[in-house]
Amino acid sequence: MADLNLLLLLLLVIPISLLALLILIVRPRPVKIPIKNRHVFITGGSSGIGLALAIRAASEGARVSILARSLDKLEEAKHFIRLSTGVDVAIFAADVRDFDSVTKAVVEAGPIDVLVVNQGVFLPQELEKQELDEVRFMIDVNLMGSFNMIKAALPGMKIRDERRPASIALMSSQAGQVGIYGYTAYSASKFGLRGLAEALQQEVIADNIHVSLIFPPDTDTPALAEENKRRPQLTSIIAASSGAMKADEVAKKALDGIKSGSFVVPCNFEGALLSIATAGLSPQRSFLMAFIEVVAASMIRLLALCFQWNWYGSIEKWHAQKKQK
Ligand SMILES: NC(=O)C1=CN([C@@H]2O[C@H](COP(=O)(O)OP(=O)(O)OC[C@H]3O[C@@H](n4cnc5c(N)ncnc54)[C@H](OP(=O)(O)O)[C@@H]3O)[C@@H](O)[C@H]2O)C=CC1
Ligand SMILES: CCCCCCCCCCCCCCCC(=O)[C@@H](N)CO
Repeated sequence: MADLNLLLLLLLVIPISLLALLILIVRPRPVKIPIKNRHVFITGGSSGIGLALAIRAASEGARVSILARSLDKLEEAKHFIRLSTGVDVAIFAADVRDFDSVTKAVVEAGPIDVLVVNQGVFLPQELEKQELDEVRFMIDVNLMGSFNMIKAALPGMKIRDERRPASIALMSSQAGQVGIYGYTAYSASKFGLRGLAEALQQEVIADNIHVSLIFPPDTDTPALAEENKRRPQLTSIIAASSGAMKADEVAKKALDGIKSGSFVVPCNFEGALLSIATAGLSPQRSFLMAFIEVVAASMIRLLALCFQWNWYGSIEKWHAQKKQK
């Protein structure tokens, strides 16, 4: 009986002491990043997730700027946002691949409090068949374009008059947490954002600037509709593991994560599991999440191996069926 009591005591003491230790290590410093009456600058804000983000931010009283290449699409988005929220957003036509045009837009827009680097393109195809100019295009827009945007915005963010917390949010993807069939270049471009974000957070924390990485699953946008016309079947089979979301649902999750200064922002339940499985050495502000990451690590790894096992089974089955045709 005594052994049982001892065991029960141990089972209780270990997690509690772990939680105490984590509170010490993680030192929960919850951050609140207000957006009301602050300047929220969203790239790729004329369509899809970016447009949904612009509508939400405008509805919450932010001063919103949206940047994209097509002036017509920007004008349409501006009109749509005014109809939806009564708010007039500022629009800037520029290609994120062109540092000078992005810098000009940022200077014109004025100092930024919350930068959402959301633009992105995705052309899924097996690498063997994919043209290298498509690979370069995705890397240039999704990764290099993000560097250009941050480089252009950072000087103004660092000298902002009041020192309230600011944010740089990068729109990644769950394909930026796990490599997916057909997404060699796309996953590489989104994995690159992780290294950028982790390093940048260390460089800007002293300026009270908080970096967030947002990881949506498939999201119902014009780009996804286009993508589905060419996406390999295996890409769709694997991506279906995480289901799909509406752009406005992703925008809500993203904005909530940005406002709470979260470094990793999952958008659905599968994404939360994926974020624990890929926590690595990313910052974790919530000691509760840190506790879950530590305690659940081994089980989540087992679950991740089950997903991988299932995906490679699907790949094998697909090739076997193809051979029979
Ligand atoms: N839809 C999905 O399934 C998912 C999307 N994501 C990510 O979300 C982000 C937005 O995707 P989504 O809303 O679907 O895409 P959309 O195509 O609907 O919107 C993309 C936006 O980015 C702009 N854009 C594209 N290229 C450039 C460029 N070179 N310079 C400036 N702006 C540019 C587009 O405007 P214009 O063409 O006029 O420049 C448009 O405003 C991307 O980073 C994507 O990787 C992540 C996970 C899932
Ligand atoms: C540990 C347990 C793991 C939990 C499940 C993991 C499921 C991962 C599925 C990956 C989905 C990738 C969607 C990419 C969406 C996207 O970015 C494209 N539409 C292009 O924009």
